[in-house]
Formats: sequence, C-alpha cells, structure tokens
Amino acid sequence: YQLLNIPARRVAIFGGTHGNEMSGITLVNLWIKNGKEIQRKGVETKPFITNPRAVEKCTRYVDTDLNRAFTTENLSAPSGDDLPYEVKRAQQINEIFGPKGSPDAYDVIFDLHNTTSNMGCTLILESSKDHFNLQMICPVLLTEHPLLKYSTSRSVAKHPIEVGPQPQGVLRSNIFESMRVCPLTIDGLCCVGLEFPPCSVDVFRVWDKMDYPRDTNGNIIAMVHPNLQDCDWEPLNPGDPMFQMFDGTTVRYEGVGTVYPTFINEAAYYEKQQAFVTTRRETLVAGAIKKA
Ligand SMILES: CC(=O)N[C@@H](CC(=O)O)C(=O)O
Ligand SMILES: [Zn+2]
Repeated sequence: YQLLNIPARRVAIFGGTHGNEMSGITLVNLWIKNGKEIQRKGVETKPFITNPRAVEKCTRYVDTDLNRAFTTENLSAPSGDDLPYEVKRAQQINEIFGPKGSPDAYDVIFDLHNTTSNMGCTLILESSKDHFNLQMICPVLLTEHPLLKYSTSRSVAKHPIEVGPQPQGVLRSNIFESMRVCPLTIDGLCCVGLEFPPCSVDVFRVWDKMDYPRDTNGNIIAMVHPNLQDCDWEPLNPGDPMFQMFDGTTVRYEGVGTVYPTFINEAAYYEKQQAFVTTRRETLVAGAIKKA
C-alpha cells in the first residue's frame, strides 16, 4: 500500500469565517489569549479570526460570504478600496496562509463553523484524495462535486478541513465542548512517530441541493416536512415526505434511490435558495500515513 508523508508543520485554526457562529469565535479568542491547548512540538499552530468586522456585528458577513470568496478571480483582483470587505480580507488571508495552491501555503486549516441543522459534529472535506486518516467518530461530508464546488477559506491550505454545529449568535456549552476537541486531531496530523494503517472510511458525498418550493414571485410556499426536520444523515427514500406546503399538502421526494440529507433547514442557506443538501454514502479507502 501507499505510504504517505504529510509533514504538517504549519496548522491554522480559523474562527469567525462567519461572524455569528459563536463556538469557533470563542475558542479561537481563548487560544489567542492562551495557546497551551493547541501547541504541539515541532508544529506552528496559529489561531486566527478571519472576519473580525462580521464578528463585531455578530452577522454572517458584512458585504459578501467570506466562505465563498476565495476564487482565483477575487484573489488576483487588483486591491482597492472599492472591493467588498470580504474580498479584501480573502486577499489578506491568502497572503498570510497561502498563497492558495503554492508550496508556501499552510499544510492544514481547521475552519470552525456552526450550523443550525441537527448534524452533530461533522468533518467537511473537499477532496477524496486527501489521505488523512479519517477514523473519526463523526460523519464526514465530502463536498467534492464538479458543479456544487464553492471557494472556502480553508481551501487556502494544502489539505483543507472543517468542523461544526448550533444557532446563530448563540453559544451552547455542549457544542462548544464538542468543538474544543478539534486540536486533538492535530496530534494525528503532526506528531512525529505516529503511524496509521490504511483504512476504509464511510463518507457522505454531496449529491444535489434542494430548494424550498416557491411561487412564481420566488416566495417560499412550504416548510421542511416534520418527518424530515432534524433527520440529518438519515435515509430519505423515494416517496418519503420532504416539504409541507402552507396549504397542508405534502411534497414527497421523487429522486432515484436513497439519499442522506444534511444541512436540513440551515438558517444561513435561506438566502442561498437551499432547504437541504442530499448526499450519497460512499466508502473511501484511505492510504496509510507515516509521519516524517
Ligand atoms: C452553515 C455554514 O456556514 N456552513 C458552511 C459549510 C462549509 O464550510 O462547507 C458554509 O456554507 O460555508
Ligand atoms: Zn459557517
């Protein structure tokens, strides 16, 4: 089998990519004050607030979604005062932690997010080719998709990663604590002498996004069906209820075969015309990892 060396020398932990997702913001601010919990021998770990103006206002973003702003177009735009705040910020972040796609980029970025959906603690990966050892006790969402790709903050790193979930502007102790274990995974990435055998990992690969039913003016005319609400990661089969129209009728899922919905009724996705994401289950084989 393939032996991979991943010399994770520089790891960044981002909070506040969305300024109303409180767990990551709180943790990163704690770690900026006192970094003991995240320091590891031979590794530079940098806690960083990515969107301070949105954090100050406790809003997702000020001008545009920072977690969609890391496009080549934005990153190469001539800098100027007329650029949206988050585009300027993306350029600065790319300078510090990138440049994206270059050998100088940080090895890993943990970008800490919250979701209003009932997803539990979730690791979101962008590539099935990142042979990290994924023997995690949480669901893995794989966003690798030819059309539904978006340009995230974490994509600046060579091996991007992220964690989740809770309501906007709220700090809940259970969610805070479940996110606090995130730096433990640094041990798996960085510590000299650690080895991982090859293993197989079940992931949920993004399949499609589903919008709410709308009238001709674009207004939402249904809610997520009670049978689907909070059922993230559970199977949705053809014929299963999906939406409850305001007139009381039920809209059923009509796709082909079983999907596993997630980000169900995520507050931040109303503006993105997205009621939930469907995924398909898939098994990935992760190569062995041997530390340099
Ligand atoms: C609720 C939320 O912000 N979720 C993240 C997911 C991700 O980072 O892939 C986002 O849409 O940017
Ligand atoms: Zn977020």
